Amino acid sequence: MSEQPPLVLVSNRGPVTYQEDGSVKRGTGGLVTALTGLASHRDAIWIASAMTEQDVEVAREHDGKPFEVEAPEGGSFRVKFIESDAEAYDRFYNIIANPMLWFIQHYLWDLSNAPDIRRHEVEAFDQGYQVVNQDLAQAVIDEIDGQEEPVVMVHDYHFYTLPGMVREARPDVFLHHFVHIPWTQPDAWRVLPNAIREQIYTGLLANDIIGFHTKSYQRNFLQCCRDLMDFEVNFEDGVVVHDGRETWVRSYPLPIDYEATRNVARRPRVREYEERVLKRRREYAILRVDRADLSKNVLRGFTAFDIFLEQHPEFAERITFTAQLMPSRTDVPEYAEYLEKIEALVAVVNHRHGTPDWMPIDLKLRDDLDEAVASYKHYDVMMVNAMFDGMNLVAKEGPLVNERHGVSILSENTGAHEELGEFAISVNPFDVQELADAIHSALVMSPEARERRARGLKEIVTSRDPGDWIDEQIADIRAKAAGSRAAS
Ligand SMILES: O=P(O)(O)OC[C@H]1O[C@H](O[C@H]2O[C@H](CO)[C@@H](O)[C@H](O)[C@H]2O)[C@H](O)[C@@H](O)[C@@H]1O
Repeated sequence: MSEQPPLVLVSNRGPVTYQEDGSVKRGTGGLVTALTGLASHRDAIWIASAMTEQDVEVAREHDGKPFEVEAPEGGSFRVKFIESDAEAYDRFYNIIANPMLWFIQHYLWDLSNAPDIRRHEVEAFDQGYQVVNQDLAQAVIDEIDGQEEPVVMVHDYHFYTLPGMVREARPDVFLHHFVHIPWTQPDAWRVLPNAIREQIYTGLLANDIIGFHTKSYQRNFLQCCRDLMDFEVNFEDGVVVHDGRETWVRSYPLPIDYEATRNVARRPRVREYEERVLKRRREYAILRVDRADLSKNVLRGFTAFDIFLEQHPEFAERITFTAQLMPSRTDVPEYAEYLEKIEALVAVVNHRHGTPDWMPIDLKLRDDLDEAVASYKHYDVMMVNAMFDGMNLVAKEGPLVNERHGVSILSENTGAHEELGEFAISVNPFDVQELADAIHSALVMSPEARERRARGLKEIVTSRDPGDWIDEQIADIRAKAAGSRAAS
């Protein structure tokens, strides 16, 4: 294997997306943040779905070939946008990936009220999920054509069956798959028809290595392979044997690109936002920044704030809870309804506690990184109360740039908790009284304790960067590839 293997990255969302007015915007969500760091540390080509009509136009302009693009926030990428049939893509994204797989992997599937799995879903898997996986698999196969010992890194739940398709065409490829979301325990997967389950697990086990953010997701995956699929599993070494091949199952917690985030914090536009934040500021500021996703548990966060205001009237008019939420996956009915519920609850809480000069919750429904970073700098309390969350990068970005020794309230069910829990106030995200108490504890914490915790969080966040993350994975790729060569 050469010193710097040419990296082929595959993810559904690319680093940029094109807007109606022709402008380029950074792709939303933690995965893009993660891969942006990765792509800037290694020579890489990023294969992604053309997600908007404008992306499709750009893909056609380039005839499905790679092109260079400058991201507005800096950094340039070699991107290959892949256009899939619109109906197939809709089934892939809006029926299978979100909500089906996303819901299973965040324990959001409501068994008492779950949709029956009927031909509609099975067809969506065969004629949607599989079609898009095949389209991107073909793009990978074309890209690595003629390359010796190519390395392909596939990302996330959108592409569980792609590895099997690439492996069939190129048995010599090294396939590494990183799953950015939780891996749930075996019973959560039992809602899927056996045929779909089998295609997902056998597709994934065409990989050489599968990576997760935490040891507990890694363990859950191994358990699923044994209990659901009856595959041979070595828990101690983290190895699954299937079809005569070994797949290593590992954990690599994702760090943030802390230098890049600090640079964002210095931008003039962030400073402009900061002036507004400071002008509007009351004595205390609570902040949350999330995609408007059911897994983020936004409603319970506001309910807890409601309880807190009820139980601590001394904070009335002295505090604002700013929630910056990016609308997400709005073609999935559950997400559209969720946004409505959020707005309705904010109206109730503001009506119940607000006064003519004070609006307790300031809800901002928009995707603006600069505005979020400006708010990061000045919070006293940051709330990350996700029900379940793969990692949650906000939990790392906030403490990095915060200038007030702000306190983090952190759900014990986020991947970030495995690293940051010691210096945060840990909460059970379902217990709204505990969350209300956590808000109070954070606000009355001594300056010394705030400083100690803030320093601890910053140290952990700056101890590794995406370069280290990718190096850890490349080291395993090399070790496994060397082992396979020696065995053959
Ligand atoms: O592409 P979308 O459908 O708009 O969704 C955005 C992304 O959401 C998820 O992000 C995850 O990745 C983060 C980085 O590893 C992690 O911190 C977070 O906990 C995950 O939820 C999803 O995994 C991505 O594929 C989406 O692009």
